Amino acid sequence: MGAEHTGVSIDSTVESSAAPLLDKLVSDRIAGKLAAQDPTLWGSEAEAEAAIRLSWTTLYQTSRPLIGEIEALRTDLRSEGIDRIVLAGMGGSSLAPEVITGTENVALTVLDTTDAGQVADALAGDLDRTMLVVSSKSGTTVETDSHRRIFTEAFTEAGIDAASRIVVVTDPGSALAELGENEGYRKVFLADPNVGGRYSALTAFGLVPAGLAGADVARLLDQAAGVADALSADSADNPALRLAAALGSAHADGAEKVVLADTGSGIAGFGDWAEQLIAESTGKQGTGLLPVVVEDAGAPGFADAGQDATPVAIGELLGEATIAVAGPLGAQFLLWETAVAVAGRLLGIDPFDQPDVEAAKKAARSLLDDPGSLSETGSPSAVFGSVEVYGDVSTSDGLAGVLREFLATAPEHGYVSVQAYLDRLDDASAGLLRAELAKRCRLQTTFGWGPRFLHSTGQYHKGGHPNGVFLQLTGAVETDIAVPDRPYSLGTLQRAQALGDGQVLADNGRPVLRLHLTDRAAGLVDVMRAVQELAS
Ligand SMILES: O=P(O)(O)OC[C@H]1O[C@](O)(CO)[C@@H](O)[C@@H]1O
Repeated sequence: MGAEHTGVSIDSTVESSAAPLLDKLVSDRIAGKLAAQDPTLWGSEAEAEAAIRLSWTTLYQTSRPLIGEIEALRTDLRSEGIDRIVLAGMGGSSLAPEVITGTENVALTVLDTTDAGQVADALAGDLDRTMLVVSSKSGTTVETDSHRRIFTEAFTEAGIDAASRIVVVTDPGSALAELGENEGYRKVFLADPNVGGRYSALTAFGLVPAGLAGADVARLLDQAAGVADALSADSADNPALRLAAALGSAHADGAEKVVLADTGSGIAGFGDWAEQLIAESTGKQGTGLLPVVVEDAGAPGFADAGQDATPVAIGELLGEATIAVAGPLGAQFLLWETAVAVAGRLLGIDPFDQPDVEAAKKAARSLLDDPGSLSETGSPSAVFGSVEVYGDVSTSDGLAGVLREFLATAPEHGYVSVQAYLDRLDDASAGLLRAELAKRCRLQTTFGWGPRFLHSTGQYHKGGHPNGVFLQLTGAVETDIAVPDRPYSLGTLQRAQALGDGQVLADNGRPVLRLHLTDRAAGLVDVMRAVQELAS
């Protein structure tokens, strides 16, 4: 049962079924090899990528020199009255700092959206006190580049020297690194290029924005250091091996969904970070682990998890949870990274690539190149109040009938993915749809904000087990924002991303239904009512 490891503990009720896999991981000395950064662990096809992706195992040491740099900059900024940090970054370039600052209750405005309303709200904050952190490993991510352009313009219009208000985090040699130097941005932090985005929590990507916002990032490294020996031990007590073996054996038995609920971990929003790590690392070649982040241990999907799902508690082993992982955030980062890398070996995939993410980006780009294709949406198949329906409709039973028909396309033990290309603050009520829908359709149901999820679960949707159905929500844009020196606005980009991903999903044979809210607030009420009409 439970075993304590310098601050982390794993409790499990499925030890016996995971035992054969755990024994094999121990006898194959996988933990020691991973700690030695052996790139051969995932087979010959993955070796070249793995050879440049394993530096995360020692970040608790190698990131130490960053701490002083971050603290010095934070002190300077505070002395200049700059204490509001806005972070522009997608996926691995913002999920960790959001969890770190949320856990410490430190304010950080995260921009991982193309919603014009949400960006307008961030722009409406006090620019005099604002520093924008532009984080992008590749330096080319369109959302992040758009935010940089929009904020540069806003600073300039407010009479503020924009270059002095931008800090960059990127990989050495990226176009953003060069731009940062050429434009004279306040500081350019170069991250370790041998760490992929979703493993970068303890690199400059996680530490710089969180530290500038005021989080104690040295403590995170201490927490990770505290668990490092336990994670590299070729022992049946190794918590990462135990977690990997439990998830791997559950997957082999048909439970490819991992339902994550917080049960008093003291960490804010850990599931959102773990979601990218699990989905983007494993969801490929028609296999993988689908993370389903739920509200709490009593939520539908967790409390009533079926044979296709493993309910995992972050915190205490409560309710229906079969595994519980407890420990401080820095330790949990390293534990989950290790466990997912090992699970990748058990699943026979390369946990360090994301082969299907590019398809959605490409589809969005070609829609942007042909703006006509975006304005001609065609007529909706049906309209109910403030909701336009785009997709196959043959029922005359109202919006509830449309949803019923759509949900019937899901296979047994499939899943429903709700994808809201909306404002995750002002349209937050959309998030309530997950539990309401899950309760009624009795399928595992995920919820993601677009385009944020495209850099997270988006990989699994296209590359993982092909049993998902996809409900897109898009909304009217009241006041759009032009992206300076680009032929598109945020509204156009958001639309291109929704339609582009929808197209790729459909091309992959996945059922897609899009509900467009012509009035967002009223439309969300209409959709919720229709969901509640579905028999439970
Ligand atoms: O840091 P970047 O290069 O902007 O990428 C952001 C995110 O986009 C992805 O590449 C997926 O699109 C993630 O893996 C990554 O975390």
